Amino acid sequence: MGNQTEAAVAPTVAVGVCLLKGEKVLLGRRRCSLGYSTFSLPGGHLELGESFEECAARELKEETGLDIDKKRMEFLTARTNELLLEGGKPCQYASVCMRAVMEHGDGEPQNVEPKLCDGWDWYEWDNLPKPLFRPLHNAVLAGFNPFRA
Ligand SMILES: Nc1nc2c([nH]c(=O)n2[C@H]2C[C@H](O)[C@@H](COP(=O)(O)OP(=O)(O)OP(=O)(O)O)O2)c(=O)[nH]1
Repeated sequence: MGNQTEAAVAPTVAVGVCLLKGEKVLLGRRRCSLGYSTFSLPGGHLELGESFEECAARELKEETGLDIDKKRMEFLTARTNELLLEGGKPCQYASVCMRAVMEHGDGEPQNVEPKLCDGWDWYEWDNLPKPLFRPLHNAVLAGFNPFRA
């Protein structure tokens, strides 16, 4: 999660990571201006030369401290393409969703960036917290479910 002042004017590519543990998914409440106070998947911008899997693993590590190998990142069918206006200047994100399943020994997520996130917690998909970050909100409305995808 980052500072929206860095957002490009042109659309950018983002990756959201659905980290699953049993019946639950990991979400954190955002503290950055874009989507302030909404619940979001860990994720972020694709960097130059990076694969989607590398981006997912890197963002997860940066935001939660969890070391999940990029080989464990699976593609999900969901993708979003959102124009977000509330962060000070318009920005558009085309995003893909990846999934990883927690395994024994992975440890627990830490709030590595407390200025950007209130903390991480596990939520049942059928009982998600509100409000959700808009890209996730719209994906859910469209029927996205990382447990079935
Ligand atoms: N965290 C997250 N961001 C998403 C998702 N879908 C989506 O379009 N985005 C977009 C909007 C966010 O402002 C943008 C970057 O994510 P972020 O704001 O949480 O992450 P970040 O600044 O740490 O990214 P970065 O600069 O470190 O690359 O990605 C999603 O599911 N989760």
